[in-house]
Amino acid sequence: MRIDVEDLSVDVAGRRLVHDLTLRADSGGLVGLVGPNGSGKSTLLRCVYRALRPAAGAVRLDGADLHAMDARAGARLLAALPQEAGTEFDFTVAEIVALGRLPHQRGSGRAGAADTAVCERALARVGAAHLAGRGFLSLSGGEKQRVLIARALAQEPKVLVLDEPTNHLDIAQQLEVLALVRDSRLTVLTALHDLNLAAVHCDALHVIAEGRIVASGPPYEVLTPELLADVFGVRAHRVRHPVSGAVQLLFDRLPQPAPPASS
Ligand SMILES: Nc1ncnc2c1ncn2[C@@H]1O[C@H](COP(=O)(O)OP(=O)(O)OP(=O)(O)O)[C@@H](O)[C@H]1O
Repeated sequence: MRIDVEDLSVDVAGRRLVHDLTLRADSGGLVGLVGPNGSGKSTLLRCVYRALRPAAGAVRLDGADLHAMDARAGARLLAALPQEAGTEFDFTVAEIVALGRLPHQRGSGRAGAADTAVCERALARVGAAHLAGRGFLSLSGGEKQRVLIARALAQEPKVLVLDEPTNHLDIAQQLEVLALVRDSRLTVLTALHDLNLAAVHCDALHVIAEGRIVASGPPYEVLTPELLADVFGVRAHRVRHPVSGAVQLLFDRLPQPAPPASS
């Protein structure tokens, strides 16, 4: 299923945070959003997963306006992993993942054996089957993140919207989660802070600064030293991974202007 974000503007608290932004994620594609802190990535994603309404423009799934769909229909197509997602209540892990089945349940809303099987498979896919009986609040940050990804998978959506899915994960789990997201074959739109992870895993990147896209395209065409200096204020060096041959980015601070000489 294709995602089209068309001329989207988003206002929060009377301030325009996303300006006239257009991007596309093709069916089965993994599209990354990168940009400095506060550039508007989460605001854009919140509008895509319908926590915010557009001030102008639209988000379309295979051409259909997502904000015009009823909540249940939308939730059968799109699952989200918000930043700092969670709950105040100490549900068990199995109960949290079962919430992913709600859009598929009619009538009494009671989960059947088929729903339970979907949830168990989703937990197994993220390597968290052993956590099913644990209280969600007792989990580590990384364990919580995996359970929330399982909830999104249990929703059996066509599209995944992820805001920093590798937050709280150790390096092995970061690679694992991105491989899992890739293997899901869903259309994925994700914000990522780690530019090397983004470059290796995404088909295309959009760089966002001050609520606008400033560069788009295949990762290594986009992440030039000039752009990284301009947008992130860092000096970037491209090196080759000694085993895979993939381009890797190394960073240091841009040379700082010398302080004025004291008299
Ligand atoms: N509810 C709000 N009220 C006021 N300002 C907000 C609100 N939500 C976001 N902002 C501001 O909008 C800007 C964009 O925030 P957003 O969270 O979208 O950025 P981001 O690119 O996701 O940042 P990060 O990489 O730090 O997660 C920031 O300056 C933020 O402080």
